[in-house]
Amino acid sequence: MSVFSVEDVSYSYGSRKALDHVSIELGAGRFCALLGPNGAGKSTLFNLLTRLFVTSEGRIRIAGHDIAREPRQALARLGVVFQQPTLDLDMSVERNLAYFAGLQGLSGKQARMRSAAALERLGMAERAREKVRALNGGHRRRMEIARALIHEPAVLLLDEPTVGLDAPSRAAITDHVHDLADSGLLVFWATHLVDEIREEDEVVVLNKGRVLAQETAGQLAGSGSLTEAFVRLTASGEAPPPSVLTGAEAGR
Ligand SMILES: Nc1ncnc2c1ncn2[C@@H]1O[C@H](COP(=O)(O)OP(=O)(O)OP(=O)(O)O)[C@@H](O)[C@H]1O
Repeated sequence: MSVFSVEDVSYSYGSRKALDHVSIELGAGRFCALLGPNGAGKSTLFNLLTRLFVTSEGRIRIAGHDIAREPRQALARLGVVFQQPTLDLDMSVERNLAYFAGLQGLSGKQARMRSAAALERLGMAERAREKVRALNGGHRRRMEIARALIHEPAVLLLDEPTVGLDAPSRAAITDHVHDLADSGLLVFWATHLVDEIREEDEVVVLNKGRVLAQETAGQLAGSGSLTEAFVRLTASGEAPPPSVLTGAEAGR
């Protein structure tokens, strides 16, 4: 059963079409990478999924709730990690999480239990009392993912969550998030780094506002590599997009 569906969604900035009849359907317990070069429309799609933007063209459903008709119910099933960190650096990890839990309407006891469970899932339990300022970039990111799980969403959206992190931190985060998908969550992960994607992961390739493919990474790669398949799909007679790199190639 689909927990996430985008049906025939379009969005324009004035005369510039950023999304053009986009349709994506995903079920629970999957890790799906939204793969696209710069300017593909990934952030625009995320802004529509989180209702920062609205469109009258097409329909978005989260856990069966239409985001235009039942926004509160739809957003209640969504956990989001934005590209820009939004943590209070001078509060402890647990106080940051408790604050967010309060915003979600959870009682103190519930908030403590959920925070502890979420930090445990991200391997961050022993850092609960540390100030965020003292954490490295990878741990801060893991904490933001823990925070996004507190209200027990069905869908976790992450917008290029490993940008700027070193290789071990990126690997730890991608491992943790794959574990979350294995435990039943639908993970929708925007990236332009193909080495974050595993063979069995679902991949949606977005380019110039259009979905070019939705299949597993293994199917997409065929007998070659995922990078080659991605470049072939998105190049369409132009130079390969410069942003299609693995983390190593990107110097991370
Ligand atoms: N506020 C805006 N006004 C006009 N055009 C915009 C605006 N924001 C984005 N665009 C255009 O819409 C298209 C999609 O942009 P978007 O930021 O969604 O892509 P993206 O895949 O997230 O790119 P990146 O990986 O660089 O963040 C691009 O052509 C971009 O130039």
